[in-house]
Amino acid sequence: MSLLIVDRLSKNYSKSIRALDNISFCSTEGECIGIVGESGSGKSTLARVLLGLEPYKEGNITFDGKPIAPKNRTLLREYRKNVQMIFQDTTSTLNPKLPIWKSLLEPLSNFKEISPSYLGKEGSSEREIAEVLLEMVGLDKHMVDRYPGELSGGQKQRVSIARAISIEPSLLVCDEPTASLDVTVQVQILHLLKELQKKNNMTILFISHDIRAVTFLCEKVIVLKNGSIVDQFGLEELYHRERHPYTKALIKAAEID
Ligand SMILES: Nc1ncnc2c1ncn2[C@@H]1O[C@H](COP(=O)(O)OP(=O)(O)OP(=O)(O)O)[C@@H](O)[C@H]1O
Repeated sequence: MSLLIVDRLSKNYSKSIRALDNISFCSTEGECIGIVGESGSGKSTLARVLLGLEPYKEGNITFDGKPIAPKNRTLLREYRKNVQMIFQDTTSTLNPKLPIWKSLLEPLSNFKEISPSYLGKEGSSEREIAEVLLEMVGLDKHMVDRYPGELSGGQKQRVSIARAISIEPSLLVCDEPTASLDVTVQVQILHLLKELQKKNNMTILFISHDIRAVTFLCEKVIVLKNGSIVDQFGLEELYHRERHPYTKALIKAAEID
């Protein structure tokens, strides 16, 4: 059964700016979908709409059979228990004044009713929970007392990932999570996401301008151009002749052909 269904979604910022135009796709549980496109193609708008951060007037989005309705606070809160996000810019997502352990625990303190499976039956202290989370993303547990400014870009992104998976979401939306990292660190983060996705059976929506990253991680690829889907295919069809010329150009530019 489909977990996320996006049906004829369109969004205008003004009469002349149509950021999304008639977008339709769906994803099943545990699937990793890549959304690739150049700057201005509508990727971040799509991410924000899917997270319920921005309203939309045209089309429908349902998650697990229920509509994503930004104005309905009850529905939105229920949805947010199942969806988490990771962004490119960790400096704006991790509060520089908070030690890492406090940032890590934000989602769990918002949703106290969630009891994650990675914790034992006996009560753990907040610090112990943070340590477990750090270890889940390959960081030393002693980092709990550090501040974001004392971590590298890759370490900060790992902390963001740990925080996102803390409530064991069924959907993780990643908006350019590797864009500001060195190439070797990018690869490590992609490997980490792949490992966590398999382990937790999460659906990942991976948004990137980098078709290499998308094809490494995702089994389904959606190509966005000027707010429209111009191509949509399974990874095994990447080199098929019927690929859209724009997809072919992205592949050529990335030199993965
Ligand atoms: N808040 C906004 N108000 C008005 N126009 C916007 C707003 N946000 C985005 N846009 C416009 O919508 C279109 C899609 O932008 P969006 O940021 O979604 O693209 P993107 O693919 O994520 O680009 P980038 O990779 O550069 O962030 C662009 O034409 C952009 O200028």
